[in-house]
Amino acid sequence: MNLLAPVRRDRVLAELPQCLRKEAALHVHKDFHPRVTGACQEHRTGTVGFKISKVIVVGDLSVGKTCLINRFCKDTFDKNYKATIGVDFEMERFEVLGVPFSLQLWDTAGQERFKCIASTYYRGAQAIIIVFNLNDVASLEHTKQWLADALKENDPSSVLLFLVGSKKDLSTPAQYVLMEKDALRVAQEMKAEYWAVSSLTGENVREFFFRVAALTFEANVLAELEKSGVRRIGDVVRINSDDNNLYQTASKKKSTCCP
Ligand SMILES: Nc1nc2c(ncn2[C@@H]2O[C@H](COP(=O)(O)OP(=O)(O)OP(=O)(O)O)[C@@H](O)[C@H]2O)c(=O)[nH]1
Ligand SMILES: [Mg+2]
Repeated sequence: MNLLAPVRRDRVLAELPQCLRKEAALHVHKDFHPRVTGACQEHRTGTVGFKISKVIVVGDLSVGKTCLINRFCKDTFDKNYKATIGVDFEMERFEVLGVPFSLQLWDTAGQERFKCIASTYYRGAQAIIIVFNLNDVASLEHTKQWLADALKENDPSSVLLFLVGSKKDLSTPAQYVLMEKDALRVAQEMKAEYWAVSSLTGENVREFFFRVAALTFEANVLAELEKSGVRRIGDVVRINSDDNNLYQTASKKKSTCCP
């Protein structure tokens, strides 16, 4: 029995949302992992439908973390800066391949004086979203430190990483191209999936969070199948040397079959 509110119609995912840039994607498969699709069709997703996955959002002060979450969860945008004090969180309910799936989005403070409080909430994240301002190269440089701090509290081998450039509306196309080059390099180094968004216009915001939900869901179902040791006759096991998984998380590495 699920005691939470019903899933909104615009939070239903029937297909795998695609990455923004193939050069820096967690994987570039067109569809969900076949084992995940199969498990969903046959209602073999175990406890995934009842779980709440924790996602933390970190990055320098004023890069737009709160605005990003508010654009997605409330479809609002506030042009006035109000620093987050400590942490805040929003719940988002999805339905992925017919299975209910919840994300708890933790919005943390970027200001140094609140960092200590915020970091106590890092533990147990399944995905880490590191935000930088596309118009401020220093905020991109600082993402590595934000990631290092967040990883101290989490299992680096299983957590999914996203590097998100914010305030895209403020860049000219030429400025954006330059910044994107650096951002793609950083994303590749940290094995994160790269996104560029604008919370003011809403560009890519929904696409981004749908991708986070889908990949987190996929990882959860694969982990669940792994845990329950479900091996079924007819499951396709294929080791493909051309597999274009750019970044394999350990949960995927542990898996005995790759799409
Ligand atoms: N033009 C533009 N401004 C933005 C965008 N996103 C955020 N801002 C502005 O940037 C400022 C900071 O945004 P916040 O979302 O509060 O930043 P934050 O990262 O949560 O900051 P802390 O809570 O201090 O860590 C605000 O004045 C926002 O209006 C965007 O996509 N475009
Ligand atoms: Mg904030």
